[in-house]
Amino acid sequence: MSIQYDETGLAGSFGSFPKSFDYGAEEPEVQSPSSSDKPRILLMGLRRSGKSSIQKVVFHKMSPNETLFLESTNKIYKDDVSSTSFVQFQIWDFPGQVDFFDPTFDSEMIFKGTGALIFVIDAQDDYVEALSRLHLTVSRAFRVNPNINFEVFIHKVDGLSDDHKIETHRDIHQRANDDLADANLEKVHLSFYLTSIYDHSIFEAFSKVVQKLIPQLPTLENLLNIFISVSLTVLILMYTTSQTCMFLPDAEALFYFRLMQDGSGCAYDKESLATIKLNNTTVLYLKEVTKFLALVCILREESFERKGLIDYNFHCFRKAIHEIFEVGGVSSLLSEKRNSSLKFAALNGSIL
Ligand SMILES: Nc1nc2c(ncn2[C@@H]2O[C@H](COP(=O)(O)OP(=O)(O)OP(=O)(O)O)[C@@H](O)[C@H]2O)c(=O)[nH]1
Repeated sequence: MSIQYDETGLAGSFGSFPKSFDYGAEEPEVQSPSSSDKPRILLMGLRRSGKSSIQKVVFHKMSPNETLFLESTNKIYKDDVSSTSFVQFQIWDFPGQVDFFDPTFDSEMIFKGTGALIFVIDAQDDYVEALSRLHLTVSRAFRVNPNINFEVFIHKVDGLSDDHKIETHRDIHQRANDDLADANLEKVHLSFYLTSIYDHSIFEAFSKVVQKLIPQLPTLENLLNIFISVSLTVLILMYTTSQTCMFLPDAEALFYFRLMQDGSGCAYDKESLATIKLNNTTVLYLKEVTKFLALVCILREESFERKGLIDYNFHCFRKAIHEIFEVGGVSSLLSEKRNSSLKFAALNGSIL
């Protein structure tokens, strides 16, 4: 079989090509859960810490420079990201100064249905007040719902030297945990991330927050591992149209694609497929999985000579993804019963 390459380069390489295989009826679209089932992520922190900027840059493709003109948020802004993300969730952006003692602030209602609480701290500012606010917020929320994931974004680190970043991270980590220990709340776990809207760190941090809320994640990782082992791929990753979520067996290897937009909207659709020769030994292969998700593999050139098998395995993989997200996902696709319908093929021809 001859190998055909699209040599247009990585950045602008995304386009529509005819499918090389016809596997019969299309799989149905992944169904959306009702809004009450969607995990909720809260964005909290002092005024001007950068909450709205994060939400606009990550989910609405706002350029970082435009955030300079964002107005202060005065009430809770609820953003349903279902239409731009494979993973369905809501983000609630809070105004800077939430008054927990205000009778109109309904902690029960707000924290009960929350999956993750992101607390944003401006690392370029004096963060003493932010730390006491973090403590108040976390202790309140934990009392209502101990299952919330508490995520602390040490934000705007683009203005800090590398040494200063490390020292700020250490200091905030230490003080926040000391405050919890003093209040007998050692069991509360805080995760810390160094973030900035001016580089990929904010996408990476948000991606990690969202991944923790996906019950199907272990199953997805298993599927990717099977795909890697049978297709002899060097690296594999998935990305979403909103760039917010990736499933990476090899977490060291992060890189990002941005979907090309044209006048008529998004260039990405069911037919999307790209094959790019990266160097003399590796080929990048990208294919649509769902409306919001693509599979990207880096293959050794010799593996790509058996492209039919890779396409077949991709078909199995896509079918499985559709199944777990339709069924609600928590039941494992890799249980014995379901495994019988999932038959990947190894490159030596054996069926797994
Ligand atoms: N240098 C730098 N500035 C940032 C970053 N993120 C946000 N900002 C700036 O911080 C300022 C405040 O950002 P907002 O997103 O409005 O902050 P907020 O927390 O939503 O503010 P309130 O609505 O008042 O609570 C803006 O001028 C942003 O441009 C960042 O990562 N680095």
